Amino acid sequence: MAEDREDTAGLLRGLAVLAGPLPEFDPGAAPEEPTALFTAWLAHAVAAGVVEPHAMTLSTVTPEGRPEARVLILKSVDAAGWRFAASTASGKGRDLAHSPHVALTFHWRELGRQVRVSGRAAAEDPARSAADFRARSASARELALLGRQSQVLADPADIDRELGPVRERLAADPGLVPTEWTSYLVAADAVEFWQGAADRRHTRLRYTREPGAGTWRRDCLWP
Ligand SMILES: Cc1cc2nc3c(=O)[nH]c(=O)nc-3n(C[C@H](O)[C@H](O)[C@H](O)COP(=O)(O)O)c2cc1C
Repeated sequence: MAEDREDTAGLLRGLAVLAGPLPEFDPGAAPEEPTALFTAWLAHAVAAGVVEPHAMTLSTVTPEGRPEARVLILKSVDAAGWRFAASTASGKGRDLAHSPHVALTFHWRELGRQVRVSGRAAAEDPARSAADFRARSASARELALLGRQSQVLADPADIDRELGPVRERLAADPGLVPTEWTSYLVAADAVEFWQGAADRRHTRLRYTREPGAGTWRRDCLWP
């Protein structure tokens, strides 16, 4: 066992990180607000073939004050902020009902880039939540209608048993939307763009929302 752990340490030490080639990032040319830069970096990630560039880590705070993190899909981003969708009955939904404070972390490893968003998540109006739900694939809608996400599953066959009635409900009412399904908008207080470099002289730019002014302060950070 101890030998396995030593082997693992050696294996990890031998792995490359930020091997490149990595793109340049000039913070001096960055736009005044962060969603414009995020959109440009996202487009770059898509064009560069980054796998699942819209997968992000959503961190929340539990009612006990502990951090929880899980990977989720980004639905959209515009000047108002970043959007994702979830059930209010899920673990993340319960956390958000207790505390709106969230962090979103994107890692685009092929480009050596990370974006960290911190802010507050707010539920959007039911029409937007319904539109999000109806745009999901049939199987994603079925599973969401089943609910129970993150509850203990005693027997995998229970899923098939409960899917039957859910499919019948959806067939009878194709526009059906569970009341728990919610689109959340994250309005950021701070956003950090991190461009890794092979020599570890990473380039970091943090946007911080100026209270009341609706403008953003930009600071470069030590690597
Ligand atoms: C690549 C990837 C994408 C995922 N996308 C979603 C998603 O869009 N919605 C979702 O509820 N869970 C998604 N998950 C699963 C979540 O990480 C998590 O397990 C689930 O939402 C339950 O979390 P909760 O108990 O904290 O609510 C994804 C996981 C991965 C690895």
